[in-house]
Amino acid sequence: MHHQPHPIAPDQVLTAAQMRDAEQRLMDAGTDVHTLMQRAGRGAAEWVWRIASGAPVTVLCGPGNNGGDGYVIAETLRERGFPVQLVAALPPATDAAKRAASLYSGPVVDAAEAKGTVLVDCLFGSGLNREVTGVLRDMLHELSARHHRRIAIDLPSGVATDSGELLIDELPHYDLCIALGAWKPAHVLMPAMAHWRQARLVDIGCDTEPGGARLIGRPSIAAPAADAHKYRRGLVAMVAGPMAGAALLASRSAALGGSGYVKLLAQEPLSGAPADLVVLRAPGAMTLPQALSDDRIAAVLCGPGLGRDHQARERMEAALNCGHPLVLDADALTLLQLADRADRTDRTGPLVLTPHEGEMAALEKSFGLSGKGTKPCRALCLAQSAGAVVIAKGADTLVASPGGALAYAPPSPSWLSVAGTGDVLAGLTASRLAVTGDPFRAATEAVWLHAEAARRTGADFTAAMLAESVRDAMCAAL
Ligand SMILES: NC(=O)C1=CN([C@@H]2O[C@H](COP(=O)(O)OP(=O)(O)OC[C@H]3O[C@@H](n4cnc5c(N)ncnc54)[C@H](OP(=O)(O)O)[C@@H]3O)[C@@H](O)[C@H]2O)[C@H](O)CC1
Ligand SMILES: [K+]
Repeated sequence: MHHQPHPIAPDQVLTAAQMRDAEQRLMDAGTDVHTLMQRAGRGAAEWVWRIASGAPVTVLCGPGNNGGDGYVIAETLRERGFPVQLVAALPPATDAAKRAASLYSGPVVDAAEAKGTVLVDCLFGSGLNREVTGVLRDMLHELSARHHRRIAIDLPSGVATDSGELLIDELPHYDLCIALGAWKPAHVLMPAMAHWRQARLVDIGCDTEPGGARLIGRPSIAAPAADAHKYRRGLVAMVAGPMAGAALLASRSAALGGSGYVKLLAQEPLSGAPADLVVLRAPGAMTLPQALSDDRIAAVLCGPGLGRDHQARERMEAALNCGHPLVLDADALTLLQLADRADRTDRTGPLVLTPHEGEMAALEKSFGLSGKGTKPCRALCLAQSAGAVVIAKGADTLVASPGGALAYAPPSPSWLSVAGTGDVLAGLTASRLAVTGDPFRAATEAVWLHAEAARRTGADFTAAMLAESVRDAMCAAL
């Protein structure tokens, strides 16, 4: 199907190749690289101007178009009367960079002499294709150390655009990273994204195809319909194992995440369940498969507190075979690797998997995948093989669908790195799945609500406190 190109949206994430395509489109339509470089450089200079507020600026330029942007930034600041000097690590090598260099009329100094308050790093951008070593690496380190503040243009020089991997020893830390034209995967992937405090996007007027990878934004959650009742709002069945705490946490966030009814299917007698949670022993009066055959169930969650013994495996298989939309988390992901291939692939209903890095690697192995490539590519691959939406968790959580949709979580509070927060995310995912019936939408909504709940809980917290904040996060999305 042929799509009309459209302007790159502020929540789109483009790979280096997609960005080159976008530039090429503009050039085919008659805009030259010089014009694009002027837009990029002048846009970035606005931010540098604000940060430096009159203090001396050093611009470090490499040989490519990232360096070219640097000449434009330096000239823009010079025209405004800013004290600026430029270090040419290598001479400009592209036509656009040569032209930008010829238009710069300020001082060019040796790296050894350069000192100032703000360093603007234009050594390499999306064209970095190997490790930064030797003189260039030393130059970046020394100049970084000699300036109080550092600004990276497009990306810090030493970051691989599509993977977020570091291609330099000891990449400096930056105050600001200014993305040009579009966000790239490295802007939302670790370890790169731990290397700046803030990131900003400068539009340079490129078009791209609609669709493609996105940042996860605030969802728009509708209030229940006027004629809603508890079943119509979504019944979540939580298949619990011997560790009740995790199941209770997940149930609590499922209850606060918009579903109308959460039923905890307990394996063992449960003490300390809150009064507003329905607990059913299964097996008890009913076996677990019988309890799961209730066709009012809108989503099943299995994994938090499940354990990994033979009973856990039977419970996971009951969940896998019940046919309802399903979220598998934690221990259930480990058990999924052992499940019969037929059990795993016979499912037709929506399935969401929530692996962290270790679980992801193990799942890849059991699905016969290489585990090589960038995190987004690996998640897409696993999603396709498993026929599941994958929430690839971490400090750089992303969501991939079997059909190729990809959504990145914007940076979330590092306070989330505490035990039990995964159970809260799993509960939220099941809740949104019960309400929406759409696994990709449910996963992205849950990821956003989870991070928002963390922001609203403030600094150091426990998972139980996070679960309570799901209520505030829901209010923020109504
Ligand atoms: N996004 C846009 O639409 C625009 C972006 N612009 C800016 O352009 C850069 C990308 O520019 P590009 O010229 O493709 O690449 P770089 O400037 O990042 O660097 C390429 C040159 O660097 C050499 N290289 C690469 N890695 C190393 C290394 N580790 N050590 C030494 N040299 C390296 C490479 O040389 P080769 O030997 O591989 O040929 C290139 O010479 C983008 O990031 C934006 O900042 C434009 O302003 C236009 C609009
Ligand atoms: K750079």
